[in-house]
Amino acid sequence: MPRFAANLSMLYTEHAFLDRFKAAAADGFKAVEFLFPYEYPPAALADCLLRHGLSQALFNAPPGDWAAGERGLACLPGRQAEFRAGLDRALDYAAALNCSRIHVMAGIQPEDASPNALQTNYLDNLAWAAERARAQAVDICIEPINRRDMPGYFLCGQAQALKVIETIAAPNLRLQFDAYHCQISEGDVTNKLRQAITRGVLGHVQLAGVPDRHEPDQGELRVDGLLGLLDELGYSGFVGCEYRPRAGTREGLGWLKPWFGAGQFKG
Ligand SMILES: O=C(O)C(=O)[C@H](O)CO
Ligand SMILES: [Mg+2]
Repeated sequence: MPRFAANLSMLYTEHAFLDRFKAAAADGFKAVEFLFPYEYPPAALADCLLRHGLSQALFNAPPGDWAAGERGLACLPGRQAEFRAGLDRALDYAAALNCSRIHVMAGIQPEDASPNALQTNYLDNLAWAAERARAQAVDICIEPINRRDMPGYFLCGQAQALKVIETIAAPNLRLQFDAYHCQISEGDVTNKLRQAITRGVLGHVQLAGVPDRHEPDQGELRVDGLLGLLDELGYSGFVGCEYRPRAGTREGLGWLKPWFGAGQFKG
């Protein structure tokens, strides 16, 4: 049975952020994930996890100036010091939250930058990050993101991500497989997911319905088939529920009922 994580950046937005932990636990979740923890002290978030019996599945390293449109620093020229300081900050939060996965976003490729220079920056930064994180038993996850949602995003394909992971060859540099992005960018989701598992590089999975990014019980993806594949191939990681509920979060959780343990589903 997959371990599901409620993405508190998209789910339970009916509540203030720090109240979302209680709401997720009340519906039966045992884990959460979110984008960025940095506006809260680590101890405050650790307290939310502890009080509600939740694990932290994953969060993101600082992405640069998100409000200004930046979506990660790893490929960007001239931002290495900021990238490294951000990763060290993320590792401090990972220690406080007992979290062993950090998503490092690649960045929006600048129009005037050479592709080779961006690739070199990306590989150098990820290799450094994986080495840094390894001492703390933390995985660095990289996620191909579709360019309809995120125009110009540097990492946009599954094969591109697998090549990066193979090139750096760090045991804790792993793939964050977001089925929503994979379906939009390239399709063939089941085979791409199977490929990631059989290559031993799958670090995290996220789900949403396609094309609307609502609950995964509608649209182009057969979520029961994907979850069944994870079980069949023995994936023991987390599955992040990273979607925008059509109506209320709890009202939309019915798709999870067959996948929660006995007595776990409260939605
Ligand atoms: O966009 C996504 O799917 C993600 O998981 C990133 O972490 C945030 O953009
Ligand atoms: Mg995602």
